[in-house]
Amino acid sequence: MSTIIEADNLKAYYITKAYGVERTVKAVDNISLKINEGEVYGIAGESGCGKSTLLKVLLGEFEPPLTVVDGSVTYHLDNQEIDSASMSKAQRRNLRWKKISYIPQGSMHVLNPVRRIRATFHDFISAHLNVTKAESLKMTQAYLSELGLPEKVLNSFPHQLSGGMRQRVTIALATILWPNLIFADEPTTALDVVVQRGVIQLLREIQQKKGSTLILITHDMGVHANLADRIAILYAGKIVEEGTTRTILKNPRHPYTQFLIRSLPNLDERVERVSIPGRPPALDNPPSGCRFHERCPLAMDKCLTIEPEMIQIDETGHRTACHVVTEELSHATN
Ligand SMILES: Nc1ncnc2c1ncn2[C@@H]1O[C@H](COP(=O)(O)OP(=O)(O)OP(=O)(O)O)[C@@H](O)[C@H]1O
Repeated sequence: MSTIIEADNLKAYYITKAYGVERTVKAVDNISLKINEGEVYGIAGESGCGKSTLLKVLLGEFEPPLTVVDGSVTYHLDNQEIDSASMSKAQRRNLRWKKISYIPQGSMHVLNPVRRIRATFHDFISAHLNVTKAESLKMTQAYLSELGLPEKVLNSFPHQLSGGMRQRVTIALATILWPNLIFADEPTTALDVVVQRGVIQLLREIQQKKGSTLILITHDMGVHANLADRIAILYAGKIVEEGTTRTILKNPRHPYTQFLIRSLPNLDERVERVSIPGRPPALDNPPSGCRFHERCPLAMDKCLTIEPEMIQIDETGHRTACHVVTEELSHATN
């Protein structure tokens, strides 16, 4: 398995100054991860945990007040190792959409409201490839048909399409150049359940056809369960647990992950749905020790003062940062 993107001790903070007072929001705070070529890697966690910030930094699309204060992001593309921080604007432009693509939260960000879909596709393709209008149209028609999307959408304006179709067209546009690495930020949020299923199916199809790597960001554990190969659970700017989707769903070890899983709707009605008590902390003054301790039913004294280290649980790569799990494991081996 080869790595396509990795983050090493990444810290990205929003640093603002108002009326002479500096405020630092530690939205990504010492995150290390490695994502394999061809996998669907899910990033989960409640609102405000830093998911979108992590995505921006991995994608290399951010501006002040967001600042990378430490650590690195490295891409492994075309047998080259590229340090994201040292890339020039031109280099980044060359990679964008052709190698690294992005499906934003709202489709209206990419679909021009006053142009027909066919014109948007032409503008997009011709910005990256040297093609005529007829060639780009042919390419678009072939791609839509490959994805099972109706050709007639090309004559529509974005507002004439349903929300679900608009999202599918956005996904088609973002992936028509067959990128190796695709970031998707809440791709199914705001869609109803039936439409969500279609969007998930489409993402899976695209990912499998080209063997692309998909980095999927959503708070919706149901979507992760359906799509992701591995999941990272983010809490208050840190990864608290990471593992294969099966492990995370069947054998979550961190109390926060256990809450997230138990808050999922379950077909088995005997299992009660539990919501997580309290809310995520403000990240300009995060709690000491384990950032989850204020909400954790298992918190011990040391959780209040000592930050837990990430430990590897098994050979499948399951890892978590929790004092309770560390103690349990050390008792088991003693
Ligand atoms: N421009 C900004 N300036 C200061 N703080 C910010 C800014 N943008 C986001 N934040 C803060 O950074 C933290 C992480 O936000 P982020 O949007 O990354 O979380 P998220 O998990 O993606 O949440 P959501 O699902 O609501 O988008 C939050 O505390 C948020 O208030």
